[in-house]
Amino acid sequence: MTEIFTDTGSRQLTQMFLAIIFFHTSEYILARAIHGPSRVTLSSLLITKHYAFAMLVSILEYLTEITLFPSLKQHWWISNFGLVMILLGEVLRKTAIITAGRSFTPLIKIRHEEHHRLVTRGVYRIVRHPSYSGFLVWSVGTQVMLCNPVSAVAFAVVVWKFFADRIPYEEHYLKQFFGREYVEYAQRVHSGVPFVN
Ligand SMILES: C[S@@+](CC[C@H](N)C(=O)[O-])C[C@H]1O[C@@H](n2cnc3c(N)ncnc32)[C@H](O)[C@@H]1O
Repeated sequence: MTEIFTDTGSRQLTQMFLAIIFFHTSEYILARAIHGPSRVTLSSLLITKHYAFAMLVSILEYLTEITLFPSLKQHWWISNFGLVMILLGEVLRKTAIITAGRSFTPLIKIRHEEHHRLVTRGVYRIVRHPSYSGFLVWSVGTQVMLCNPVSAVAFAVVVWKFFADRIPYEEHYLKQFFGREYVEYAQRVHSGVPFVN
């Protein structure tokens, strides 16, 4: 267990905790700033039971591997690449939230509200679902940074599947709200999630 208290263990675990704390705190602050304090609850922190379980399992993988195979965690170019993924994913997601403003609601809207405008500018000009691309890169990046092979693959598969199911559902309503304008936008711009058109 002493491996955990080496420079490698403390650096990677500290980076992981800072990444998680920064991600959720900034989500919460942004949501309050955009939608107003009364409309934002703690569930806006996006911490679900499944998410907490996955993060916990990934920490257990890390602790097991750093104890049994400490050299696995010393691949610094992999770990630093993961750190870059965390930063890029974070920037992409937060840029998407700020760009979409009030149109960005944590829950998918199934009824059109007056303030809901179709956003196709900024990062939405590059991909249709930048906050999902950002979260995919951020979450897999946390595991690459920890040099966690099992969780890196598991996070990629589970998060990808989650968005691959969610995007058609979300877009069904976006097509109802914005009609031809959304259909043309979807033909022009990729979803931003691999293998999801
Ligand atoms: C959690 S946000 C995610 C937005 C988008 N999928 C993304 O990844 O950036 C979900 C809400 O955003 C709305 N939304 C998604 N794309 C939009 C767009 N291009 N313009 C306006 N609203 C959008 C949906 O109607 C839904 O209620």
